[in-house]
Amino acid sequence: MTTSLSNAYKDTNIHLNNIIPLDFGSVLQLPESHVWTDDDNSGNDRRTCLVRQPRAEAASPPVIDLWAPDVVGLVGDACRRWGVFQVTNHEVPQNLVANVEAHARRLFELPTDRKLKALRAPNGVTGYGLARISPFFPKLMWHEGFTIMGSAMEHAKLLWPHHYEEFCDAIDKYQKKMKSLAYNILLVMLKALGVDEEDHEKLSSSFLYQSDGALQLNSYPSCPNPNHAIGLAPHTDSLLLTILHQNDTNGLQIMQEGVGWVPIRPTPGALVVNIGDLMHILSNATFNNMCHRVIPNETSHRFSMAYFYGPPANSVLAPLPKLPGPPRFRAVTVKEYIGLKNKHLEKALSLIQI
Ligand SMILES: C=C1C[C@]23C[C@@]1(O)CC[C@H]2[C@@]12CCC[C@@](C)(C(=O)O1)[C@H]2[C@@H]3C(=O)O
Ligand SMILES: O=C(O)CCC(=O)C(=O)O
Ligand SMILES: [Fe+2]
Repeated sequence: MTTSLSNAYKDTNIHLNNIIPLDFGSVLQLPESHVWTDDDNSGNDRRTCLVRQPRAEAASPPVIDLWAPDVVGLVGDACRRWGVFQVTNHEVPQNLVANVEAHARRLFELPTDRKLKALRAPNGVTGYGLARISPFFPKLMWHEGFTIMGSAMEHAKLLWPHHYEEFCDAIDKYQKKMKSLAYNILLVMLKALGVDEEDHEKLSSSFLYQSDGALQLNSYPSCPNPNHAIGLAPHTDSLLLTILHQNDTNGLQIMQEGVGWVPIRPTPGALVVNIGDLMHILSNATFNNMCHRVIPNETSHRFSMAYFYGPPANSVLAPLPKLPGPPRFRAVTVKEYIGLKNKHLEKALSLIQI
């Protein structure tokens, strides 16, 4: 019997309800609560939040056509070298993506008191609020988010008592498309790790194929002093993989060891795919769970939609037995790992290292 992924996040009460996102529309000056200095980098020793000059001249992660004949090799190389790539030919209709983005805009444009009605419950997953990583940082982020795991109905009714259905329909359609795309990308990644079709049956980790997801709508309004603000602080995503749509406003950057912050520029029609901690574990640290952040800008409003894909909460994860070399991590359940991440953020992985 599997326990749904939402269960992994349920008992991880992260006390975010006493801090609520700012009413961004009404601020002309960056409030002290949102002014970051270089000291506000607690818990993130290998990266500096406030370093601003992205390495525009540096090489960029590849854009991969999912129908390319050598897709397995291309995806494998990108996962090892970068931990992130963009995909085209993904078969997610552009009008669906645009429709969900339009709904996200409508949601974040609502008056603050309306959004607060749909606040995420302290031990829940769905709802409006701050990023879950917020408690690890002394300053607040120039960001508001809305997370959906399963149905959005209950929360959407609080936002639009009479017109919630279009939002829910669009979200359901998008989640279905994302789930099937994530499954296909997972198969390609597993192939790149040497797991072939015959292995699927025997694979003790067949729970991988029962993975599910959560959708996070992100809003980063234009910011009066972007040099001292952070949209989303540096972090790695926890699950297997994330599929992200970004509007045409820059801001997403990845940390490349020895290089610095590298921008992931919006590519029309492409979706960004990145490796999360659980895939890093499964691949015995050969796939890079890259650290990323978002920086705001003075003139335009960034929106993104991130779909996080991971196995049921009670699944046991360990490096795939087929991989060469000794295992670098001990076995861990998804729920245990999320618990560690919620307590220790980036140090979670080192706690399960062998
Ligand atoms: C399924 C999820 C992944 C996520 C927590 C969440 O419940 C929904 C939000 C996700 C997010 C987005 C910002 C970074 C992150 C680490 C966080 O705090 O919330 C991720 C979470 C994650 O990857 O565990
Ligand atoms: O907005 C973005 O580009 C990044 C979002 C993100 O990293 C996340 O939601 O985990
Ligand atoms: Fe992320």
